[in-house]
Amino acid sequence: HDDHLEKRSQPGAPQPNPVDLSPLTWGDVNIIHTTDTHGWLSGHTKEASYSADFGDFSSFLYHMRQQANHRRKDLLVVDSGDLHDGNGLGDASPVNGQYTRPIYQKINYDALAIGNHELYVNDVAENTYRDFAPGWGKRYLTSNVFIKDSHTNKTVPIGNLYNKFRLKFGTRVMSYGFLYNFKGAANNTVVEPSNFTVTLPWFQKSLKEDVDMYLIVGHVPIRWAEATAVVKAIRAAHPSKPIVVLGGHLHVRDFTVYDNRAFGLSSGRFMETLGWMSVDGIKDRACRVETNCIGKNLTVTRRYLDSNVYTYKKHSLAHPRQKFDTWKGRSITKEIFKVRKTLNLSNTIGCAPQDYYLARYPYTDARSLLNLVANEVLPTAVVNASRPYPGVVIVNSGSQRFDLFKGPFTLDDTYIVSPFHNDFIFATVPYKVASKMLAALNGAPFQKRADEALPAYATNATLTPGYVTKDDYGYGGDDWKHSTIPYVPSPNYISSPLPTGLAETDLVDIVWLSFFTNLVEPILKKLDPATTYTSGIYRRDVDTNSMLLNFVKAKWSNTTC
Ligand SMILES: O=c1ccn([C@@H]2O[C@H](COP(=O)(O)O)[C@@H](O)[C@H]2O)c(=O)[nH]1
Ligand SMILES: [Zn+2]
Ligand SMILES: [Zn+2]
Repeated sequence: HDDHLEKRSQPGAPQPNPVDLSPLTWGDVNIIHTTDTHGWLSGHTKEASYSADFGDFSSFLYHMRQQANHRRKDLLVVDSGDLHDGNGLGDASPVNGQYTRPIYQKINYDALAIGNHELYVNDVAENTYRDFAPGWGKRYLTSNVFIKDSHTNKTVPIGNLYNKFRLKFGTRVMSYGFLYNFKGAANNTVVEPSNFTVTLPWFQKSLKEDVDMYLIVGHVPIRWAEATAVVKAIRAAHPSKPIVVLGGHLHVRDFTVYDNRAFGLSSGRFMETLGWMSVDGIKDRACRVETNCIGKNLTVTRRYLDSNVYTYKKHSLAHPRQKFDTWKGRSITKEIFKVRKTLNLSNTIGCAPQDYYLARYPYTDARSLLNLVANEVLPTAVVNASRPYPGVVIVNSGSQRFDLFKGPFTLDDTYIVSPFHNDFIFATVPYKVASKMLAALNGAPFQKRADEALPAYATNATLTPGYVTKDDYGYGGDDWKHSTIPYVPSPNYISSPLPTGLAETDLVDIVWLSFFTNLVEPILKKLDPATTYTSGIYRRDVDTNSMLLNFVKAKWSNTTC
């Protein structure tokens, strides 16, 4: 399944009736949006609906730009960040992102924002600053994200604070790039709250430029205060200027209407979705006097495209027999294929006996990935049987990122399911303390906020499962009509089973991930104020990513698929 040039003709590849996809609506300005791609440049090798790779995406953009020229309409291509952590292509290399960064660079994005996954690790932040941002010139936008330059010791924006530019058919755009109020950034970086940034002289000065629209590229959920703060600041100065927010981070399809001339779009995750937005009315000459257009509607459409070659061809080609692959697109596909080979990403380590889903079933269900992790992976691959005490291992459920499908389990899958290299930390505590830790953690503030609920879903049993999105325009934004996939929330932390038959004072190793040590330490103090526990690394040979690899080697390697 690794031959990307052939995969489009695979059995099971999407073959809808052509009338199923209605043509896109074009406006004065049109936007193609990606977000939270997390290195999935190969596309989904196990899911035909999302099987387009970045070479295909490049070819698609070529044809869309041709179409825009033909229609004499402006087209913007935008990315909202989170390029790292999530796929072997970016994460299995000696330096994280060393092969994916140059491939991203081949896509002619007009504007990009930085994501939190560019900022967890000092080296990734430094490489983003040195090796990635410069290649984009003013298009890499970090209005509120800074780095301490290791050569000069000065704290500087990682990219550009803002960028004013003119599109081919005349639209003048003022663009910014905002990150949500991320608290876990590496210590060589600084994230400024957006409601403070918008008060700064440079931002206020930028609002005095004469432009036709504002583009906020954000690694920010479009409904969060960090996004609305920027919309409000622009609106305070410009009562009717069109504002578009292109957000991300929550990995959802969503669209919101801030007012009748300000809109936000969020385009999913993992190269499953290309967001499309058309905005008509921007060129209205009467609106050059802003007070003329207060309350006047812009005509805006949104569409969430499933990222496969069928979709790409259907929307971008002038006629169905036109050649789709461009020379550049094919060469990107070949490069991806080559990197996958170099990194042995398709090497099969074992055979998964069934599908395990991240969020389709309750975590107590045998089809749940979190159930597999809690009851099989942690006891097998993390608990250290040579320790004098039994171990109880707790992980954050957010450390598990994607479904695990029945059949060949590859090296790539270890990164797809959990790309992180968080260490396991432990303290030896009485059973009565260990037994209360999971509940205490699940009562602690969530790492993401409560308002991140997925949009509501509709049901339809006759269609193939996929996205069914409800947003501020209602249903109808999904390009492909799907039946809903159930979504069941799970606890924020899950644990291997507690040992049985112990007295309250018997000692136990309580084990957790370095990612949330800051939460565990105060809980230990609260549960047992009299004792100060020392913590250390539980095992040096296993982390979040390698635990699944070790489990598969131990339990699934002798089975054939
Ligand atoms: O080292 C890490 C870093 C992150 N996580 C998990 O990822 C999410 C954030 O991912 P987004 O793609 O930005 O939504 C974070 O909340 C953690 O759940 C991790 O487990 N370990
Ligand atoms: Zn993300
Ligand atoms: Zn994110």
